[in-house]
Amino acid sequence: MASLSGLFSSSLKPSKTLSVKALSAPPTRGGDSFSFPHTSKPTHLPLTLSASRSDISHTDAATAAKKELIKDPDALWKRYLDWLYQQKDLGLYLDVSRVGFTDEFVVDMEHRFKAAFKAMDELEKGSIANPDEGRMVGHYWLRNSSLVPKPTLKTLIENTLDSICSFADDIIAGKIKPPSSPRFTQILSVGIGGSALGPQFVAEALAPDNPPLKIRFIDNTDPAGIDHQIAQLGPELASTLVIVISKSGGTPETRNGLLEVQKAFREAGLNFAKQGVAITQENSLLDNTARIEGWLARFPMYDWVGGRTSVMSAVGLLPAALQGIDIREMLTGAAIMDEATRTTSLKNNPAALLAMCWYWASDGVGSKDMVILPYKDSLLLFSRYLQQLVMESLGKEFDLDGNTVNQGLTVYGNKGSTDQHAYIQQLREGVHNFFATFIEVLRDRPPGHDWELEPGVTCGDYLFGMLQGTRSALYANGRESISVTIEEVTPRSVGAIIALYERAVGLYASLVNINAYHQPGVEAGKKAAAEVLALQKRVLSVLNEASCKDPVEPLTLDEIADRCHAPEEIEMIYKIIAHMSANDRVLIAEGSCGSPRSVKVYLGECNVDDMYA
Ligand SMILES: O=P(O)(O)OC[C@H]1O[C@H](O)[C@H](O)[C@@H](O)[C@@H]1O
Repeated sequence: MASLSGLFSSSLKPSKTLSVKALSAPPTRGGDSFSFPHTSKPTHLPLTLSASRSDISHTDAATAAKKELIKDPDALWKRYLDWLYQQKDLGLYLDVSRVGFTDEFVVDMEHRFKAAFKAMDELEKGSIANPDEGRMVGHYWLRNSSLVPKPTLKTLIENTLDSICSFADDIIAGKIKPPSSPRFTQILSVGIGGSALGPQFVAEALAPDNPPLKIRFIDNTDPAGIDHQIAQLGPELASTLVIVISKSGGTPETRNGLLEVQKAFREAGLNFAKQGVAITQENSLLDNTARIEGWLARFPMYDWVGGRTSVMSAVGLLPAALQGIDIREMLTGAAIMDEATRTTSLKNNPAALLAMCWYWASDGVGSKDMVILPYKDSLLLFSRYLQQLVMESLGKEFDLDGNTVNQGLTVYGNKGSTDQHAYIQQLREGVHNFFATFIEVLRDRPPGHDWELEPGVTCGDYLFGMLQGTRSALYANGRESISVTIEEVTPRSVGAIIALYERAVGLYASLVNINAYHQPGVEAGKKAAAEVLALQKRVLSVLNEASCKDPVEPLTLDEIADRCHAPEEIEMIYKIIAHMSANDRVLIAEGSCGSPRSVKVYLGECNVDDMYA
């Protein structure tokens, strides 16, 4: 590895910034020579340019420029060297040479980044960076508590970390054990969104082959999914540590998961409280439940840590520690990356480079999607993790000044080379609506395990070849890509890439002037779901009244809607009835599902007290 580090050392880079125009062909923004076909939105020109990329069609000149670029490997190599970023302590490299930003664009962005760096600095000092919710944003403090603006919070962070480590050690050593087993063997994590995605990604990336405790997740209110997880545990439910994670402590899916698991414990004759752990904000519904029921342990969440940046709080650290993952190394990796991304030199700041590339590639309006391609099975869930981090942070209707902007960046991906046998065909040749990010891991296997499956070539060489081949093939067809390289998948490097993307999202949000730390749009779906359930109760109450008559009075959909005083909800009422009918509920529906007008409904049993009302 030493030789590679040497190869990538900054001393080998040319000191002068290459003029991209001087290179044979990279596309330029705002000029007629722009090279890539584009389908961006016609509105919102965020930069002061003479023309947007969307103004420029897929011309012959563009094609020529693209070809020229491919023909000049020397210029491309110079661009590679000129822009290659490395963080030696982390063994992390960032290559943005295959994104076609121009010198003019960089100059413009440097100007814009001044404000973004300032906003980030203020955020780290404790400003109310989430104005809508009046909250500080402090996930960076979790890995460097000396940054915390209030001494009490510093103590809280440090004490929580110590208590996570000692609790995990005691569980693994069997000092804390379940009532009817010699030790805990399984973790069942119940949580959703930011209370699941980080722990899932970390487990997939870093858990050893034989962890001290194996982990499973309930991250939905799908009864069949929950049954499956519980069934898979089987008799090991008796040695399962159930960690219920919810920052707010009131998320319905998580509450439902908890109630289902508690039912399974009751049915197995087990005492849930002796095996339950809560991670939530103090005095939340979940916290109060856990305290009153006397659960095994409770760990805090803080209002200044958002769900999607909570993986380095107890949310991610406790499950990781219980799986034998070195959480202090994860924190160290994140802290080193945090430091590296505080520099206000754009070219030496990997998070800023990412944000700049996103802005370039998507016109600062999300006109292209971010495809994440890790060439490493253990990083499979990175794209799913990033979906929440990026899309919940950046997908906003209004900017900070109240203008309608409908911002966002769509993220998806899976892993290479698997995807080469699935959707890379479209990326290479199809609709050009994305830019790619390759995540490369240099170390194929632990030392001493490799072998050559044909002369001079290992299995890992194939993976390497597939990545490089795809990167080249995409570029050759005018499709931009970023490459993030890490030496190995370790707690340190995983902490670092999480921190890298957290900061890139924060900086990008400043560039496009939006609040990255709230999620007002999520509430609309939750509210609508609650309204559906409320309507269901009204439907049941109306049906109950009609079914208690003698003779029973079957009702048409129109009659139900009318009696619910909700004629505009007739379609939803039909769906409610179809769903309940399919699940053998008390309700009896006559007629054909395919023709709603023919349906007549009554309840199989009348409840004189009308418990649905
Ligand atoms: O951790 P919880 O409070 O249960 O929240 C879980 C999730 O709920 C919502 O959907 C939010 O939009 C997410 O940001 C959050 O991660």
